[in-house]
Amino acid sequence: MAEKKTILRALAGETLPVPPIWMMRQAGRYLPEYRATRAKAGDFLSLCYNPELATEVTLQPIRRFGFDAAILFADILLVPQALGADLWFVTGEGPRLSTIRNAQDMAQLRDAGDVHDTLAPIYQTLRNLTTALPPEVTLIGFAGAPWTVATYMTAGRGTPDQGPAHALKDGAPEVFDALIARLTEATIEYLSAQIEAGAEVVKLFDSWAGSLKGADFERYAVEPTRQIIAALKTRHPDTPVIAFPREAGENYVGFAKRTGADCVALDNSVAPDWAARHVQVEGCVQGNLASSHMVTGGKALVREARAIVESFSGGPHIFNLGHGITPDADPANVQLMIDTVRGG
Ligand SMILES: Cc1c2[nH]c(c1CCC(=O)O)Cc1[nH]c(c(CCC(=O)O)c1C)Cc1[nH]c(c(CCC(=O)O)c1C)Cc1[nH]c(c(C)c1CCC(=O)O)C2
Repeated sequence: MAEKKTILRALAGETLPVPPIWMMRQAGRYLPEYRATRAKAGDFLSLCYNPELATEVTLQPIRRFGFDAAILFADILLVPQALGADLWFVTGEGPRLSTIRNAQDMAQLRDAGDVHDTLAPIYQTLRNLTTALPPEVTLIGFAGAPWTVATYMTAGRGTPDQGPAHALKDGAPEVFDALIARLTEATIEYLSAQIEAGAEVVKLFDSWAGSLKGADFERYAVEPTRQIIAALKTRHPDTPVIAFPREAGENYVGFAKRTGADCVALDNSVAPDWAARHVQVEGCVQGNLASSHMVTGGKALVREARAIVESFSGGPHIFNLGHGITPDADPANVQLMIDTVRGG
């Protein structure tokens, strides 16, 4: 049998001499070949639901850079759409959705078990990738964590402070809790189906976890993640889970233990040496170079990438950015990051 893939070794707790590397949003607008395929698809959602073209854009950064992992091309907001919400993207602005504000809105949503019809093309993309990817590359599936997806469903768009989600959570907790419960169940369904279609690892994006404090963090970031991971581990005990409670700060400490995650992804607001002492002691970590270095490049990129590798060299580590790469990034800086991590 071929040697186990590097990402899977790190996720199993192995300390590797060179950390495996991939990048959030590695298939994206900073790549000319992505922009060309997206133009062919027409728009972003058509690209997500077209298995042939979604497979193509997932492969593009693997061909160009030889990353150790490929992440499924899709979006966290496909789950609300599969539950019956309207979803569209306004060019240059971002997503728009129909909103959930009360029990009547909740009653319009489909059951969690009914998401698969809408999401079937996503599973087909994963099946395509299981044969299209080079054998050493790990295939990562993903979903949004319930809190983060709920912030978009309550506001109908992205918000700087997640105000509408906090308002519903505090003003009509029974409605908000029902929404979180529905999303938790739907996410279990969705990720199980992704694993059955070929995802070897799954990642939960909780991009707005940082706006939850104290007991709210426990209730809406830790608990849904714990439930999702527990259910996935029952059905698919060998599939590792990466959790990304972005900007959790001090709440990164103990997050893996409390949720059962095999790896915690770190944003770039936490210092690597601090995270090595307080988070990596509990298992694999992923991260955490500021994505701005993909725009600015140069000596600062090299210095910072080396410092991250060095800080995490005593334990299991997957190199990544602290957040998704931005459209204004230069692909040459991505290559410089990879060369620095792999070449010292
Ligand atoms: C909050 C969130 C979303 N989507 C996602 C998150 C969580 C991670 C994060 O915080 O970035 C996650 C996501 N979105 C996308 C992926 C694909 C896999 C990857 O390459 O990482 C993943 C994992 C593709 C995408 N999702 C989106 C794009 C850009 C769409 C385009 O081509 O125009 C891509 C490649 C669009 C998107 N999708 C979303 C927003 C707010 C936007 C608009 C912002 C923007 O335009 O960059 C919702």
